Amino acid sequence: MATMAGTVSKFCPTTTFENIKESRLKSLRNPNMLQFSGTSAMQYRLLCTKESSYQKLKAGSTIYAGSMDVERPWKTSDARLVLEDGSIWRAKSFGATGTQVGEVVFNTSLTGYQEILTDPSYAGQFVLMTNPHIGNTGVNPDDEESSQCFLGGLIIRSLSICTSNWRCTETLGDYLAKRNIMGIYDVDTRAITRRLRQDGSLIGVLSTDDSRTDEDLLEMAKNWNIVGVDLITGVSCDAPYEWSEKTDSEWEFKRGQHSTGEYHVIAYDFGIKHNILRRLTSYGCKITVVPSTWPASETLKLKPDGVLFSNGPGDPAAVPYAVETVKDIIGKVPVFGICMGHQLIGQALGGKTFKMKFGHHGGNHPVCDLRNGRVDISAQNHNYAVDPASLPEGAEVTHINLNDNSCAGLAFPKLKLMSLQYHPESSPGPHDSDLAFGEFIELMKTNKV
Ligand SMILES: NC(=O)CC[C@H](N)C(=O)O
Repeated sequence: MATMAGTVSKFCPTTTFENIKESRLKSLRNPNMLQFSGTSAMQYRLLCTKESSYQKLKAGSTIYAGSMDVERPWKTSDARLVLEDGSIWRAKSFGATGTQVGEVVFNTSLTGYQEILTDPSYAGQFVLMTNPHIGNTGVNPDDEESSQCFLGGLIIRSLSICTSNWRCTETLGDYLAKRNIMGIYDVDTRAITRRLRQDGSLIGVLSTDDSRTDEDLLEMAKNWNIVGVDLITGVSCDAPYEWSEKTDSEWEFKRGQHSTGEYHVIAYDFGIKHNILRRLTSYGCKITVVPSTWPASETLKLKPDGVLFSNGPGDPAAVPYAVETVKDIIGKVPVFGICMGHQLIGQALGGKTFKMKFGHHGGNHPVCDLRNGRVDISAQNHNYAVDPASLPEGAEVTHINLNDNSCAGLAFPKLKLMSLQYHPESSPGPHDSDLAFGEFIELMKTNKV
């Protein structure tokens, strides 16, 4: 057996129901060979067990069919990850092919790989998922955190050979291939993670190109650097735009609490995640998103109620122009910084940022609010941190990461400023810290009266 309608050369070809000939369908009635996306499990069972019941499938449903010569999971290694420490990891490729360099970081989230893939803060990095089984829910159009995948590549232990989720519209492999993002699987992610924890983040090269020697790839890894590079310009928007989408009512967990358009917030896009915008809108903000290079004077001219400095990729010390913008705005209007925004605020106050050993990436980081002792489990994604000892008088460390006591939040009440090193918008991750958006609203409210 090789195909259902059309020419199919690889595992998981897609076709649509209308294209499938009845005779073909009967001959393919084998649960191991068929899998449906956009249809329910019940429909799947009906199709597999009852004559003609495939007619109950909605026209246009996508059907994936496997050929007998499936590539996975018996495919042999066709990719290498070469780390700058000289170690070589053989793996199987999925998604795009080619050669790509980046910094390897590990993420401990159990769910939410699509949100992670579309978080622009991962530009220049390979994300290694410590959760071993990835791809089982496929991807869908609603879980995108930005318009693109900016990360360098994805490293996983086991790639699910099927998808099972009512929202799934595409397999992870097809999605990554379309976006030209490389992925590897069947690699010892535990061993790589332990190495990163021991030795710190490492630069690596992913390659499916047999013509390149291990030495070539090692040289490439050694000659590449992510420190001191401005990665924000590559991910920020080109021109200002308005944002008005709230958290979808199906997913809203704080129903009926918020009003609309009460506060005008200018959000600096250093690589902003959509859920920051959705949460602020749900909390009653009208948002204008502006590019990273948008002048502070233009922002102040608009007389916003508050300014948000977003998350973003790379080294905060490599973007002095953004620090200057933050400097020109703080003290004049209430501000909220998230992740990169927090680090830029730290620098704008005269403090220093430093690169951590392997950073924090995942949805299970405990942070303590030192003002009241409350502990949140938070979503995090950063490699740099603010050195609290370098901050001027008046700046308070409001939150610490309980894993290593690093600075996780700042406030400067006189300047109406608050910032968090982690992600109160989560997506993916727990919602504990959503309260921070409410705090920002309070900051704007007290400034208004
Ligand atoms: N999520 C972010 O904003 C990341 C911040 C910064 N680029 C870091 O890696 O520390």
